[in-house]
Amino acid sequence: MHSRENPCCCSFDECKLTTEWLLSRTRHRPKIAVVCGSGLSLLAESVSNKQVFHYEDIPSFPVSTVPGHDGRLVFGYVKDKSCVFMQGRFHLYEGYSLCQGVYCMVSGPNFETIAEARMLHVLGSDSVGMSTVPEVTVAKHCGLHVLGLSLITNKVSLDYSREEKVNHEEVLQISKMRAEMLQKVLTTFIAHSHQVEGINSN
Ligand SMILES: O=P(O)(O)O[C@@H]1C[C@H](O)[C@@H](CO)O1
Ligand SMILES: Nc1nc2[nH]cnc2c(=O)[nH]1
Repeated sequence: MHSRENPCCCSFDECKLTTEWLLSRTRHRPKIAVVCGSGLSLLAESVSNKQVFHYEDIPSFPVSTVPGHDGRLVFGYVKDKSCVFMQGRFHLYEGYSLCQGVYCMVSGPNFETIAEARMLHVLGSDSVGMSTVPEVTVAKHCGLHVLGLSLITNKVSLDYSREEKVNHEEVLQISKMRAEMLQKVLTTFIAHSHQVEGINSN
């Protein structure tokens, strides 16, 4: 279970566990999800065929720590539409980090200097690479749906006194170590791609 003390969440295995736990306990298969803000739990109160799970009972699910966030997942129907409501959400100030971030691309082929890395950091970048952005830009331009998977292979030093030099050998070594895990992620995604609206898996 996640808490303020243990805020890290959302590894692939944890999400899988949470999903399987929920899927095995509810017949609802909502296409619409609503996240209720502070004091807005009422939004979920009038649903029919209601099924409620408390966040603390759901394996690997974060818990709400803010007043006005009830910490309940509510499945039910609004009109004839199956929906799920989160009565309570999570904020960065609670210590929760999102497993997503800003990917920034530089043209390379050199790695960033510490000064460049600091600049990217100040601009809001969480990760940096030398690819993906051009492909995604063109793919979006062509109207394609895009999923970008970036393997983070190394730390980028922001500190002149602790310069950890990156090199392509290290990048390749880590990629090799993680390739199998990535393959599983990709295979699972492709196997379920028909569930993603707009993706034709045939
Ligand atoms: O093709 P990717 O983005 O995996 O290649 C990275 C970026 C540089 O070409 C190189 C740095 O080690 O690997
Ligand atoms: N720009 C950039 N690309 C990378 N690709 C793999 N590691 C790195 C890195 O540290 N910086």
